Amino acid sequence: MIRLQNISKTYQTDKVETLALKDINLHVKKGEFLSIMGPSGCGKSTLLNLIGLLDQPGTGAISVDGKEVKSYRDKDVAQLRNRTFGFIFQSFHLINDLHVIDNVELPLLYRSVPAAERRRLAKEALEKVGLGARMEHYPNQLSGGQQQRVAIARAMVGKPQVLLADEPTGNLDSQMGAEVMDHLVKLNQEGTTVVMVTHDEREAKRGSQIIRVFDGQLVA
Ligand SMILES: Nc1ncnc2c1ncn2[C@@H]1O[C@H](COP(=O)(O)OP(=O)(O)OP(=O)(O)O)[C@@H](O)[C@H]1O
Repeated sequence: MIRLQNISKTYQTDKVETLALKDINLHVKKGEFLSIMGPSGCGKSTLLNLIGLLDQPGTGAISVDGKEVKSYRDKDVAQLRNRTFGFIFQSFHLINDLHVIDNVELPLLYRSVPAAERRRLAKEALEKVGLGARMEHYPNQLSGGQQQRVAIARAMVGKPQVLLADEPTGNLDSQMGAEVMDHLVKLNQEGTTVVMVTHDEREAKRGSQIIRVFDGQLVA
């Protein structure tokens, strides 16, 4: 469903040019759980950001469901991104001044979903990750694992086809990390495509396919 063809990406700063990805070809298939591994700085996050249309490649083409992303207007790319992807990050990225339930409702605000419907969907998403009783808490009143489960609920509330996770257990101890992994596996079994960056071989093996990046290139 998402195809990257001959993708390269260079970051240009004042003094240095970094070739972060070189000639990447990758097909993310519907329903799979793809784990991306590789050493620090090899280009994993860059790759995930390109898959999720958060960034544009220098050269090459990205297509979603057979249609090349370059042919969309900026506004339509944003809509395609919001409709297709949910994101979770190592450091949760929750807003600490907002209640848990309001954090989860946020993606629906951008889609102009009416208030009552937003609340219903956010409640349902929180119940699914076992946090129905924590809706009126603030994120910093929860454990790290619970905060990441809130982030999963927020990523899933708009029912995206693909969940992109950048080291989702990187800030968690092993037990909390295992709980978060269980949720990702369950979502995948229910039909969500998952693409996850991880440093942990055991976690990577819970997916259906592992790809390895080295120096900006796919090696396996
Ligand atoms: N915004 C940026 N500007 C300049 N260089 C960047 C930028 N983002 C990433 N890079 C460089 O691109 C290369 C790939 O970075 P990336 O974050 O994709 O690696 P990574 O494999 O995810 O690393 P880590 O495992 O440490 O998070 C690195 O050399 C990094 O320094």
